[in-house]
Amino acid sequence: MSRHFNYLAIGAGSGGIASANRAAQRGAKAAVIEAKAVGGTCVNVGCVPKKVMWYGAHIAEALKYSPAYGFDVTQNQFDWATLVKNREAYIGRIHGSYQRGFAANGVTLIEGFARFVDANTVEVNGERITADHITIAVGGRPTRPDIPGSEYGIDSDGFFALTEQPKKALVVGAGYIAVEIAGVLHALGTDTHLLVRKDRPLRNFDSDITDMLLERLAQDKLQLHTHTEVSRVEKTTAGSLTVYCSNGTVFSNVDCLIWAIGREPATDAINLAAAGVQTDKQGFIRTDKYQNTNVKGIYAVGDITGEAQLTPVAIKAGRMLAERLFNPALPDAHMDYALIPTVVFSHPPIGTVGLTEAEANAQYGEGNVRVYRSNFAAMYNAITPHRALSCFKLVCAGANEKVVGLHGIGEGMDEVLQGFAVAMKMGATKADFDSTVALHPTSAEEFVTLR
Ligand SMILES: Cc1cc2nc3c(=O)[nH]c(=O)nc-3n(C[C@H](O)[C@H](O)[C@H](O)COP(=O)(O)OP(=O)(O)OC[C@H]3O[C@@H](n4cnc5c(N)ncnc54)[C@H](O)[C@@H]3O)c2cc1C
Ligand SMILES: NC(=O)c1ccc[n+]([C@@H]2O[C@H](COP(=O)([O-])OP(=O)(O)OC[C@H]3O[C@@H](n4cnc5c(N)ncnc54)[C@H](O)[C@@H]3O)[C@@H](O)[C@H]2O)c1
Repeated sequence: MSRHFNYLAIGAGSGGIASANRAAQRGAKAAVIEAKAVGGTCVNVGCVPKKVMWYGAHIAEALKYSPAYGFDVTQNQFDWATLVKNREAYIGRIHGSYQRGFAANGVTLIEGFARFVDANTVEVNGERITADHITIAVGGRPTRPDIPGSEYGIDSDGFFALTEQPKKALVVGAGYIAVEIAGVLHALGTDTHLLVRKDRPLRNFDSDITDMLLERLAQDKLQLHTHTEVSRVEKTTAGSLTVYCSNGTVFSNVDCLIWAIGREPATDAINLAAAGVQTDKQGFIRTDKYQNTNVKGIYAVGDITGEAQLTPVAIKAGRMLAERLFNPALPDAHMDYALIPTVVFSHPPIGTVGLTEAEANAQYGEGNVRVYRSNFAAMYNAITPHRALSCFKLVCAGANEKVVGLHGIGEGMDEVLQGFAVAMKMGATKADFDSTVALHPTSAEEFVTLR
């Protein structure tokens, strides 16, 4: 058996789905191959379940603030299983909407694991499928450390598979996933420890923002262990874990150890050699700005390219590629990787777009950079005994003070960021920000009233 398509995406995650749908909308006979669940990392073990858990944590925080707002709430218990059940039902509904989208657009979904046979052919479940254009959108998987006992830990996929709330959790890592998972567990009542190898998590973020993150973590009593690297893990006969660190720290009675130390590309098993597609040393498929690989007719989008590993980036790169291939009106369509906004769903969330202060100083020279910053107490918790500070910051460059970086940590920052990212994409200056009337009372107004 064999089938032929104009466009074939390997992997039905953010990038593969978006590109196949757009290709079909532009008249191509399109298909997408998926080995696991439709929606990929984002929908099944990433953004979506993470954000649901974050909302759960948000409600726990609101309950903490509720007495100051006059509520006399008796909280009997938090049922992890209920949250997980409702989260998974929601994900099930998203699967359904993807299936309906494929049907409406005429995209064929092929279930199975794809391997290249040659540059135009892949094999799935014994069937050979050929295509004029093939996009590799296979994403990545969590990395595990190569230390004794690492198998006793779980990763972010395992976190979303937990059916019971851990009592004592160690989260290892300093990136987005570590900060987000540790924050959720802590807010929901798990005895949570975040272990980082250096002096702080999110070290490539603007240091004023991470300073405030450290302050908020300390205020919330999330136990951060800096300069702490796990060297060995043992399992006791009772089933709990003992975690040994190279600085001598030992954690005992741990019932959940979570590795959040990065993600690696899933290119090793798809027989890239048969197609002649090259990877870098880590296995990422580097592309040009049009998502072209080194082989004509084979493209790569999303996490597998090693570019900003975010769902909207995979989606946009996929859609732009499909436009370029199948829309004669857009022969130059490509993803613009400049000024990508991103949010870390910490507590409170962090939002960032553009250059950090340090990056701006390096790029423009210190004398050409001006920074505006506000540390303020948001009204939401200012009336409670849990008064806490937010930090919003603008990094401006040049004589006209073009806004080249915008960073914030504070309640609502996740929703605040998008509109400001539009302004920056349009080249807004500090004067443009100042000429905009503030929205009061909000946290966002800080950005247009900075002195
Ligand atoms: C815990 C976590 C939280 C995250 N939170 C956010 C967030 O809040 N915001 C955000 O923007 N991003 C977030 N991300 C990142 C986001 O999920 C990824 O950037 C995005 O999913 C990448 O999309 P993709 O299409 O490149 O790959 P994926 O979504 O990983 O999809 C790849 C698909 O390919 C399939 N596949 C692999 N090999 C084959 C094969 N040989 N044959 C067939 N199918 C195959 C896989 O099963 C998978 O379904 C998060 C990631 C994680 C892990
Ligand atoms: N909110 C979001 O948009 C969001 C959320 C989650 C993930 N993501 C995406 O997924 C990507 C992967 O996230 P991530 O957090 O897994 O990776 P990451 O690359 O952001 O962070 C991994 C961290 O682990 C540390 N580390 C590496 N090896 C270690 C070891 N042996 N011991 C201790 N620490 C170690 C690294 O120093 C690094 O700080 C992110 O870069 C991001 O693009 C986005």
